[in-house]
Amino acid sequence: MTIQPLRLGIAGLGTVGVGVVRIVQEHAALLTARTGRAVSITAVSARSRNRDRGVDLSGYGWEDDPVTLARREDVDLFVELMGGSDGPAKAATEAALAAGKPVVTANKAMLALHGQALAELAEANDAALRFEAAVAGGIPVVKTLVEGLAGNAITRVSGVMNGTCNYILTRMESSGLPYADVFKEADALGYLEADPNLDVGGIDAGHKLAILSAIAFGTQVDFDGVQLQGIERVSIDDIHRARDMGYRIKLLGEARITAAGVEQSMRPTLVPADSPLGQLEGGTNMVVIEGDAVGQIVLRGAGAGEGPTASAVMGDVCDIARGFTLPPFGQPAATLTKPVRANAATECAHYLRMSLRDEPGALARVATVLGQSGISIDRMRQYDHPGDDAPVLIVTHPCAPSDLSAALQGVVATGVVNGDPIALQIQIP
Ligand SMILES: NC(=O)C1=CN([C@@H]2O[C@H](COP(=O)(O)OP(=O)(O)OC[C@H]3O[C@@H](n4cnc5c(N)ncnc54)[C@H](OP(=O)(O)O)[C@@H]3O)[C@@H](O)[C@H]2O)C=CC1
Ligand SMILES: N[C@@H](CCO)C(=O)O
Repeated sequence: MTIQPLRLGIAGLGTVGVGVVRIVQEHAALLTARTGRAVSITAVSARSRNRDRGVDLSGYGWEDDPVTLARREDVDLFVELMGGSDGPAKAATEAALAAGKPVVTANKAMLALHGQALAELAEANDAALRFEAAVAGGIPVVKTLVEGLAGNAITRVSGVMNGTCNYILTRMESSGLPYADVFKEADALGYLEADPNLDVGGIDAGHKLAILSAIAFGTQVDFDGVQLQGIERVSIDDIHRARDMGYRIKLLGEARITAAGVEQSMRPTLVPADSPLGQLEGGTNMVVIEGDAVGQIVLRGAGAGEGPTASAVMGDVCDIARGFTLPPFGQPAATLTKPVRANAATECAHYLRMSLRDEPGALARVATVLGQSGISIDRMRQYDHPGDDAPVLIVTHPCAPSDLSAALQGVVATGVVNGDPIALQIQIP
């Protein structure tokens, strides 16, 4: 019996789409050997038909409308690489799934906001929906959770999931340049998303964390439940002071399940400088998974870029070519529970930076308010200063983030603080 080729329709011919075309063209024999059937491209779609994309597209059909591409009879698998949580990406994905066709996508925004509905649609139509490339680029973290760790109760997933922010933070440290200068550098290098707030505001990484959290804990994707804080207010002084105490600052995602429910946060966090996360440089990603049977697993690799992201897309394509079928989030969508949000529940130490009016009793008033709020000070230091603003650094003993927020309101109300204090969590071991 002749095994039919798997015929792809690819919507989106940007960084990732071109990478996928390249792999299909360059590794045809390897893909056939590994999956037992040829993988071919029937037709493609993008906004601009005539743009030279550096790959030969002449043998493929063209569709202006990705929904039409998704519905073509001669497309067996729809590959969505346009991006955007709604609009054409969602419409075309829904069209393919409704027609019973498998979909592979790298679109974390779409999955973070519509993952549950899309998983239900996929399962109702007996169609696969795969998204390895949506989280941490080339790192096979979805596969690790769904397959390799299927026998574990996962207790915690953490990590650095936005390469741009890690580049900015490590570059600030190595160059001594302030945030604004390094942000401009990252922009010039083409690292930032079209809307840079998706990166530096922690939203892109929050999308990824919400997807992993759902798989890890068997819950419906809950992006709105992720506590988000971006890196915009991290100063070069914070980076230097953290380093002096043996820490580095990372945009760290943390998802954990406790008796109270699911905690999800994405925020700048101090991590020990000598830990694997502390040593992560540049645009690299790292995901740390903890399971009851396996213990801790650390995955590290390129979180973005043409080759790494296309590699993840092709892993999914190959699974579909092999006939593997798994529910999108590792268990049937109907069994995914609504997560109980338990944010700000787990106690941790905090780094506080504030600028005080340089007058008698100012520091004492801050210490008193913290003490009255039940926040215990571990370390405290006031730095040299030329003018009337006295920079003060405080490290607290572990306390609930919600208690600290309330205490900081009291600190501001004393009137001795200039501007808003900065509060960063120190990673829970
Ligand atoms: N770049 C990366 O490193 C990573 C990207 N991703 C995700 O992969 C997806 C693709 O990203 P990336 O390749 O960087 O994006 P690009 O912006 O480089 O490419 C987007 C592509 O989609 C096409 N497109 C946009 N709107 C439409 C439309 N309405 N109809 C048809 N085609 C359309 C564009 O067409 P045209 O070229 O004509 O403008 C372009 O070819 C996104 O979901 C992104 O979040 C995930 C991990 C890493
Ligand atoms: N903007 C993202 C791209 C990959 O998802 C990053 O910097 O990690």
